[in-house]
Amino acid sequence: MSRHSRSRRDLEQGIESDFGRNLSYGAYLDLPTLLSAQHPRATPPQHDELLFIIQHQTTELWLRLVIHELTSACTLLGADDHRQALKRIARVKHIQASMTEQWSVLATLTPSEYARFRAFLATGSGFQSWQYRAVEFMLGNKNAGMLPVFAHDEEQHAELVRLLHRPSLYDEVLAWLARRGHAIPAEVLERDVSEPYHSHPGVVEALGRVYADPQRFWAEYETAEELVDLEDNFQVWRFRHLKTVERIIGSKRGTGGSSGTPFLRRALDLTFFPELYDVRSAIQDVEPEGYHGGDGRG
Ligand code: HEM
Ligand SMILES: N[C@@H](CC(=O)c1ccccc1NC=O)C(=O)O
Repeated sequence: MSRHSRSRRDLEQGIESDFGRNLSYGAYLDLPTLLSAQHPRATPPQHDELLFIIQHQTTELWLRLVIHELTSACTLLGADDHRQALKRIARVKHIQASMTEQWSVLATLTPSEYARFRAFLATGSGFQSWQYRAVEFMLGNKNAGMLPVFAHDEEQHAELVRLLHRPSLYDEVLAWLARRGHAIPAEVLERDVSEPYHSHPGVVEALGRVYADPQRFWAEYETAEELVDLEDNFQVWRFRHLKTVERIIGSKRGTGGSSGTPFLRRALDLTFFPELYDVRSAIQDVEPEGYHGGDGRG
């Protein structure tokens, strides 16, 4: 018989166990705080409320990291370090994938189970997620109308006002393109960044030149496509939220006071980076060699 048992792993000599003085796992991560922050409210207690709380808390933790990475991406772009900025964006894309995948856990909550504790949420709603709104602002979906929801918390409100008036990731990319010699119109570069961004034909033209010659403008082309990935991922998250909400509350109104799914559906029409989509329609299809016109019907 082998000396090594397959039923029990022997511990090694060096394994630390004196955490009276040494830093432990739980102390480093402040797990006592993290794991004492779940406070179900339903009476009598409902088994599924813990799932609901943890789904939101994990999302908020990931949003915290997204804000950290996007803040850094903006600073790096401002310093013309697009390579490092793209590293940040690559990480955000993986976080988004994880956040989107996580909807399947909440989708195990049936309408009957949710109905047993929904009333205890009162007027609470994800609409009041400060970090979610911060990410939307950082990506460029500026909307001062979102601020009153945060008026009860001076610090959060002030931070959102600050982000509203700061250039978004897209503003930083457009300024970076201009510094690299691309013809970004001055009125775009000097715009009031607290206002919603609208597509500008001059930016579509500038991007058209990038997309017409990716080899020549590889850095610009790659950066642009990374932004499209970010927006695509964001929309998939919104879509999965909408579909999860549909299967759990149907066409009920939201606890935040909105119409519910019609309100959420309208967010799917939004775009952070309008010209990156407009440019796609402007790209000429390449004709096959030896092609002499015709309507394609032979
Ligand atoms: C049972 C699960 C859920 C239901 C039924 C639900 C329902 C809704 C509804 C109806 C709204 C519209 C605002 C309102 O009137 O309340 C909303 C907004 C929102 N929810 Fe949820 N939600 C659920 C889970 C989540 C989770 C897990 C998150 C993650 C943090 C989340 C984040 C948000 C955000 C960020 C908004 C604002 C969206 C926007 O402004 O477009 N929701 N939710
Ligand atoms: N708006 C949801 C309630 C809800 O989902 C919620 C309530 C409190 C804290 C976070 C929530 N999540 C997302 O909106 C509803 O209408 O059922």
